[in-house]
Amino acid sequence: MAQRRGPGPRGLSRETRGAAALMLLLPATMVHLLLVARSGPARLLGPPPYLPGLEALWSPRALLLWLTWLGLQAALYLLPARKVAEGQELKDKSTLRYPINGFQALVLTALLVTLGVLAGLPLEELAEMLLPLAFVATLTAFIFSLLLYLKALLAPTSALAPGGNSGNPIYDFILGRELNPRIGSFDFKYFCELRPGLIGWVLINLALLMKEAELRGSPSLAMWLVNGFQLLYVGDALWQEEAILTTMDITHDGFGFMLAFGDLAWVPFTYSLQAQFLLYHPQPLGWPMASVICLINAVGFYIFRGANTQKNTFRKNPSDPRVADLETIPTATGRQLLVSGWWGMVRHPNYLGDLIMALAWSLPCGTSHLLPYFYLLYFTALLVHREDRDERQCLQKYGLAWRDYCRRVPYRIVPYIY
Ligand SMILES: NC(=O)C1=CN([C@@H]2O[C@H](COP(=O)(O)OP(=O)(O)OC[C@H]3O[C@@H](n4cnc5c(N)ncnc54)[C@H](OP(=O)(O)O)[C@@H]3O)[C@@H](O)[C@H]2O)C=CC1
Ligand SMILES: CC(C)CCC[C@@H](C)[C@H]1CC=C2C3=C(CC[C@@]21C)[C@@]1(C)CC[C@H](O)C[C@@H]1CC3
Repeated sequence: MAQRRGPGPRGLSRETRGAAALMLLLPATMVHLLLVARSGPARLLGPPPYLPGLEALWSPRALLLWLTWLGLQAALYLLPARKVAEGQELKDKSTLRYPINGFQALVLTALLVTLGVLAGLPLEELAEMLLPLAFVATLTAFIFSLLLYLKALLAPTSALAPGGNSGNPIYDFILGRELNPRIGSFDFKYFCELRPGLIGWVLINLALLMKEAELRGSPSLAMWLVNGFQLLYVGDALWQEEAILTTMDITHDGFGFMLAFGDLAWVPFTYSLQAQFLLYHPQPLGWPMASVICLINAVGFYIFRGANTQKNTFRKNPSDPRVADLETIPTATGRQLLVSGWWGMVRHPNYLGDLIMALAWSLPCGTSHLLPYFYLLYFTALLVHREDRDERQCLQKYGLAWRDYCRRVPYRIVPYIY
């Protein structure tokens, strides 16, 4: 996500123009991907097969379905939680409380969907409704961010995010002004980051798998792999829900159009691209190759989970026996930096694991098309940018200790390469 650098009016207008262009470019890219995935040539870089008119984008049924989905996820969010976690300390020294019931929401959604399908709910029809659904999700994200922008006008200064308060309305609308917009205990950013989009992504995958079974008698091995890998990723994110409370998105970024669109539209409709591609372009995949791909995903997941768990355990309790033996660097803030274990290999081992998994999600789609590799390309760019942003924040936070860490662990994401 873009971040304002330098206060000069010329710089601001250039960045504002860039941010505004992104606001148009991202939804256009999403629509392009949805159209291309179902077209014969499936060319990522070519023109879209046709330009959809309003009749292809707008559907009251899709709107109703989408609002029902948001309502269901909001209701599940409000159910009693197994735990209530405290977030990081805020500027005014207070902390917010968050329900830890995301995994419960996933299980209950799965139960409801299973009951619905057994009762005759045609889930596979979702496969034909992706375009209008993506359109209403984008519209919702737009209206929602507008309301959030207006709500932030009434918020106290201590509730504002560091990034989205330049005074330029377009820029602030996109980055988001308020850090943790809430009504009562309902936290909009936390809700959107993990629930409707992430659970919606695996539901769309499932609908595409069922559609494939309807068209071809049974789902292909490639479709099973993509569904299985991505379900593991989403299930893991929800199981480890508390870990999200220390991410930049929650602790640093405002909740504006970029994140609302990312959470509600971009994740479910572009992260399901491999399954969309496979529905219209079946790929032969034998067990030997499938086993290699499973191994790649397992390696990626092992690194991703190992690194994230190591850091989270260490941040919660540095004397925990699982991390107590790791080498650390003290910092002036009183916090320490891990310099052995996963975090001694590269400075972002969790990104490395995530990227290896992204590769494993594309490989079942074969190598005849670039389109299913879009996620890997986009994700590499996102993580390189995110890593750069995190490094700048860590340098500011930890100063010399961070420089020492960079000297001792010179590679950022990929050992000996980057
Ligand atoms: N699928 C997707 O679209 C996306 C997935 N992700 C994934 O989400 C997860 C969270 O990512 P993200 O929030 O970006 O970043 P990280 O979980 O990597 O968190 C970065 C923070 O970790 C702490 N840290 C850094 N180095 C060390 C160290 N050596 N020892 C101890 N603490 C350290 C610092 O915070 P502090 O010191 O304050 O604790 C730093 O700001 C990742 O696994 C990522 O792959 C992220 C973005 C998008
Ligand atoms: C629309 C833009 C180009 C980019 C939007 C970015 C968002 C889609 C991502 C920003 C950080 C994210 C995280 C996750 C999903 C994607 C977004 C919302 C996870 C929830 C994915 C699962 C991981 O286990 C945790 C991630 C945290 C960050």
